[in-house]
Amino acid sequence: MTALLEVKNLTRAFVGLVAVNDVSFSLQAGRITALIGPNGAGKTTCFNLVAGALRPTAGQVLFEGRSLEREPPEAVCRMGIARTFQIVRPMTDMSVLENAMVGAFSWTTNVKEAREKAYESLENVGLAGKANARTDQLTLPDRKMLEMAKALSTRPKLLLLDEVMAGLRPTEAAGVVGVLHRLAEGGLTILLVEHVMRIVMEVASTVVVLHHGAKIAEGKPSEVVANPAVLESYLGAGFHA
Ligand SMILES: Nc1ncnc2c1ncn2[C@@H]1O[C@H](COP(=O)(O)OP(=O)(O)OP(=O)(O)O)[C@@H](O)[C@H]1O
Repeated sequence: MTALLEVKNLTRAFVGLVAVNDVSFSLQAGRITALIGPNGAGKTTCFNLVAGALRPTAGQVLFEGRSLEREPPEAVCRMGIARTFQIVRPMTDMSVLENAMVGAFSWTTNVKEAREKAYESLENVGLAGKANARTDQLTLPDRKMLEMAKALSTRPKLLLLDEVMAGLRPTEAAGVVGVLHRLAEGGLTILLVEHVMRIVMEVASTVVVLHHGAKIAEGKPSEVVANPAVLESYLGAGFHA
């Protein structure tokens, strides 16, 4: 199976703390992988290293075999990696469609082309019917979908999603899970940071677990939730399954 992204011995130290410590994993093309772990485990730092927002202290990130850990975020985006942020901030003086077009301007200056791509991205997340709406009229789930459409407009091969389900009701989260499955069926590779285990079980084919910056487990969701080291990391020392 082809690995689209390979993270090799990735390490990031801050003063007095190693936030990501010698972590290695790979992402298979067209699969959904979840990065999980208790608070402070190093998930966001790992994410930022892959997205080019942080430089590693050591280790490598290879995307389609090309080293990207020294590339700036805009170059990483042009290589085919897009991300969403946990806090959604649409531009409120622009329509939904215009917001989604912003992503397309990373690869084209042609407004018609950008509009077409943005509309397609909105269709992919089920938001095309609200293309002309103002963003302040959107519900939270719709704002999350717009964030995803913006990322899709950059034409990514890999989509990084940071807690995209946070704050959503179970029925709303189920809608997002459906969108993610459709995108993966279309060939998109997805890496998501997610706290809610039930969602991880539904959406991911592989789970990577971090604890105190180190990878403590990797495997299918059903394997990972039964792993004693994972249970202990979430529930504290002394827990026995
Ligand atoms: N810029 C920074 N400077 C110093 N320490 C940092 C910095 N960024 C993160 N850390 C520390 O690195 C560790 C890992 O943080 P990180 O945000 O990656 O964890 P996380 O798994 O995403 O946590 P959460 O689930 O709470 O968002 C934490 O102890 C955090 O305080």
